[in-house]
Amino acid sequence: MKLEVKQIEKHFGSRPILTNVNIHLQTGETVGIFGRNGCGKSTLMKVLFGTIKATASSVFLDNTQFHPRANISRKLIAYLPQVSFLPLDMKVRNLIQMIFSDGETQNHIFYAPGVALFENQKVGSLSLGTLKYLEFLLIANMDHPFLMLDEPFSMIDPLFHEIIKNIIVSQLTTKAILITDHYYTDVWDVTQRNYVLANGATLPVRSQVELATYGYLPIRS
Ligand SMILES: Nc1ncnc2c1ncn2[C@@H]1O[C@H](COP(=O)(O)OP(=O)(O)OP(=O)(O)O)[C@@H](O)[C@H]1O
Repeated sequence: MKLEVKQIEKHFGSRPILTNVNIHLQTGETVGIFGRNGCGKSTLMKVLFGTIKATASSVFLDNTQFHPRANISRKLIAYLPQVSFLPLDMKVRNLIQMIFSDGETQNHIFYAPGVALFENQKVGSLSLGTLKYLEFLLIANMDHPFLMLDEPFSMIDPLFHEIIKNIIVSQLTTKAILITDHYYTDVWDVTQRNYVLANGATLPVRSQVELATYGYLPIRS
């Protein structure tokens, strides 16, 4: 499957955030988006997920125009947002069983590294990093064909970055993944193509040197 954004514009009031966003991704690839704080990466994901209405948008799914407001009901894009979204007073074990009815997917999560250590805790008692890891596992195991990951590495210890990267790579036979995180080397490790978002527009980036050229990384002499 192929998702193409030919144009997204988003203004908050009179303030333009996204003005010329053009990206595409298809099953089997992970695409990275880099950009400085406040440049609009999360806004772009929320527009594609359908929870923020774009000022103007032109999105295509397999060459047919697609309205992001239909995304949630069509279960096309699963989205890991920056902010936590889980009910705090449920036990992790019960939550996993509630979200996933089939035993195979439940087992993918129960047997993922580290989960046995916290499956009997309540969600609200998890550390921030553990909570983020749990949220990543839940979203990554959904059977939606597209995944959007907004900062999946943030707050998570380095050993688990490797686990997350392995899970991302293992999903690629069936999914297309859009990912952003300021742990840019981890993102770079799992992506096949990348964009930088700057001044409201996306530009393809082919090397980490270009990330500096476009003002995301410091220029090293
Ligand atoms: N609901 C809103 N109303 C008004 N302005 C908003 C709203 N949501 C986001 N913004 C503004 O839009 C800009 C882009 O925010 P966004 O969260 O998309 O940035 P980001 O690239 O994801 O940043 P970061 O790397 O810090 O997560 C910011 O200046 C933010 O303050």
